[in-house]
Amino acid sequence: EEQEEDVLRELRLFLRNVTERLALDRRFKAFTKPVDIEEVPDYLMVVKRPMDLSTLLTNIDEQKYVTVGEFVSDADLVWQNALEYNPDSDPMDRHIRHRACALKDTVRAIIRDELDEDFERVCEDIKESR
Ligand SMILES: O=C(C1CCC1)N1C[C@@H]2C[C@H]3C[C@@H](O)[C@@H](O)[C@]2(C1)O3
Repeated sequence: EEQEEDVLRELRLFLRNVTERLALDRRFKAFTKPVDIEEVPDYLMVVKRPMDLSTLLTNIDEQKYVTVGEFVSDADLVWQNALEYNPDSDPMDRHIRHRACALKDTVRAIIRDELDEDFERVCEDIKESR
């Protein structure tokens, strides 16, 4: 339906805007590109579902997300993976975990402040109808 495609287009615009703002934040530089598997050969033994901000943008453009909730589930992988792969007490790991926690809190704050619950309900109704 035309109205449904209008809603999903608005969803993509919102999700691109959120993701681009995260990618511009200097705290989140390490999250902007996939972890380099050649640089970190054991990464896929630890992290089963890699995710990063550039891949979120590609997913948005490939129309992978029909609700904000589906997007947030993938966005959560970015900081969850960082906490999982960098658990040690050394300063580098602690620095990465601090930024991972900042990413978690920032995503939640943006969604709380900027997502209209009625809009998300319309997206969820479209998802259930498909
Ligand atoms: O988890 C990550 C990224 C940080 C947030 C995502 N990496 C795993 C490696 C461990 C640590 C130091 C470097 O070896 C660098 O390659 C990585 C990249 O950071």
